[in-house]
Amino acid sequence: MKIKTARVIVTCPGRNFVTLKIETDEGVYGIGDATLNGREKAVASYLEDHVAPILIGRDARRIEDIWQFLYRGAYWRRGPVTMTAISAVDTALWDIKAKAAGMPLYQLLGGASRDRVLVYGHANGADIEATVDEVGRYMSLGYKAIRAQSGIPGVKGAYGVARGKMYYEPADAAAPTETVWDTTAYLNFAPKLFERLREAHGPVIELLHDIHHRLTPIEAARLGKAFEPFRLFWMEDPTPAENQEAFRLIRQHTVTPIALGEVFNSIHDCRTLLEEQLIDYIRATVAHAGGITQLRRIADLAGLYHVRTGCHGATDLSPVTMGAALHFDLWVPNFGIQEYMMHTEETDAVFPHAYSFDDGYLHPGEAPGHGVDIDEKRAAKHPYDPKQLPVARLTDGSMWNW
Ligand SMILES: O=C(O)[C@@H](O)[C@@H](O)[C@H](O)[C@H](O)CO
Ligand SMILES: [Mg+2]
Repeated sequence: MKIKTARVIVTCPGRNFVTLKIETDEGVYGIGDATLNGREKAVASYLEDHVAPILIGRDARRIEDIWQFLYRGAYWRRGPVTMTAISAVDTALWDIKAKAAGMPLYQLLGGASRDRVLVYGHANGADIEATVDEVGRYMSLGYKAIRAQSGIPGVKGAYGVARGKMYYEPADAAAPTETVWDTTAYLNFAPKLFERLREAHGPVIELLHDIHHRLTPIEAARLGKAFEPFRLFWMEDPTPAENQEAFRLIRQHTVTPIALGEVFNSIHDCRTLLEEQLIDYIRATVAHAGGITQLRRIADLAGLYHVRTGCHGATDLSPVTMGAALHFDLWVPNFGIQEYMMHTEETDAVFPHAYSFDDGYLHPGEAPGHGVDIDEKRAAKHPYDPKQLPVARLTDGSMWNW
């Protein structure tokens, strides 16, 4: 089964997505997500200019060999652009292999380890009471786990709060929107949000929170401690993770579980974190962490250290990633939770998919492959629209981590 064509499709049904479609000489095709929010064209070029020409004629069944060929063969290993491109190829090839076998991808991975996939939704509000109401609304929709983010008094453009729309879409302008970050205001505020959420919604609902890399390790340790009475499912990305050892300090001070890794693209990004049991959930996902091939290695390493998966699933990952991730989630033995932000109707129309939501859980469906397709005619109606992620500055004007 030889690769005949490898084409990149860039479309913007409300937000930008980059998709790789690989066709074989036997008529079976597969698709992979190559979206890197705010840097889409870099991956599109990497694939079109450097990867597609060297894929033609290769045996599509040799997924592992093609992964190694692209990883070792680039010489310049790792990095988000390279690894997103490799992820797209890998996802498309797994799609092809499962379609050729006439099986849903999870069967090929080893079969279902559970009946359905627990997901968490995103509730956010301009202030505490609006966030309390939003969490209540998600509960009434059946969600068992909910991420809560709130506007902070005196902080302009706090992370995770939608501007009047249902979906939080941070990449909102061709030049980055400048937001202001006030650590003191946040640290004083965040425990109050969770105290009020527990008071309003009781002890059972799982509550999650994303700090989005904003704190220093010692600040994160203090916040984790302050959160303890409110039993969070996790606090996410408390501090940037280039320095994996920094998490030792956070770990010494708090039992609030830690989730990390949506920006990771390599197993090496999380080796110390896993081996020293410095985190509880690993958020690497199919689109940015080397596809199914590397993600299952990361999950296996994590499993040795009681770390469970919590794949990234924001709307800047296309339905193709969501579909592939759900097959992975249904199989992976040390599954924890899956992030789920609904895509818009326009996006769902461009990417018809077999997965479905019911009562707080998702299921990938039984269609052969990963169960997600692309409607190229519809995709062509939505041209690329340049958008970048915001940046953050401290109150004195210094650049900070968005
Ligand atoms: O946990 C999350 O979903 C976020 O951290 C993401 O929405 C992140 O901000 C985006 O993926 C950035 O593109
Ligand atoms: Mg996050």
